[in-house]
Amino acid sequence: MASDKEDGAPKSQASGQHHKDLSHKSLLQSDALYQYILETSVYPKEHQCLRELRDLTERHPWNAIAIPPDEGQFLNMLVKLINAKNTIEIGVFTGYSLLATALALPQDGKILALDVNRADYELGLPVIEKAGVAHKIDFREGPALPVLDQLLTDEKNKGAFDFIFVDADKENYLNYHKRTIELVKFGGVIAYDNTLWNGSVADPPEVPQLDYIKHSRGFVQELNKALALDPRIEICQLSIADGITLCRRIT
Ligand SMILES: C[S@@+](CC[C@H](N)C(=O)[O-])C[C@H]1O[C@@H](n2cnc3c(N)ncnc32)[C@H](O)[C@@H]1O
Repeated sequence: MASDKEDGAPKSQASGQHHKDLSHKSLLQSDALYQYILETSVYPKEHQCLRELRDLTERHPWNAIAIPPDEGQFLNMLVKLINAKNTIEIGVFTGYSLLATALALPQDGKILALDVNRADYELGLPVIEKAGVAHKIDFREGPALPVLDQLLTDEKNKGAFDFIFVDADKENYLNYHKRTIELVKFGGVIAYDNTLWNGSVADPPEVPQLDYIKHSRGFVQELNKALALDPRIEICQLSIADGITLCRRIT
């Protein structure tokens, strides 16, 4: 590590460069440090079926949109720490975050899993079945917003959920928040994924961005501002993976 330092700061920071050349999603300062975390603390504890699902997802052309395994480990721990039982996931893809959550729930725990694409969910489903947790999952194919609206027409669903994980279309994050805040119980947690959006949220406008990053950057920035001003929640911005914002409902 000493050779990477200059006046106490990594060379690339000292020269004002950004860290966009790393091969992983994390905002950590080096690939080596991220590998260290994975190899020391994540892979040895990763459930065999999560590992299998990760390997299977690797072959998907969009594999990079799945949450990374350190985030899966975090979600699994969080769900256990808050004793979540009734949950929602918005944005399933092949199911890595879904399986990490399902494994953490009690036998009678539930996940309402929403995604526009059933085919990707069905790719991972055999592994979820093998893990013995498919009975906890109620998958609904289609846009998530109408499903959330439908839930809200029934008073018994208001405040009925312990945990909601949002990892879908960034354009709708604020629309999701309008609904999730009513669905989560007092003291319950909503987790928004990708709230640092490849680090781009802090970039000045003139910094060139990949098209998909540019497309959603403003929506993520708006979400971050809105969450910070929302008196109904306490928040915690975590800088693991691509950034996760935890919101704990207080009123
Ligand atoms: C980042 S991926 C989810 C990754 C997943 N959490 C994992 O761990 O692998 C985003 C998912 O959101 C889904 N999606 C996009 N727009 C959506 C919408 N309006 N409603 C529901 N799902 C949507 C996409 O089909 C995609 O599978």
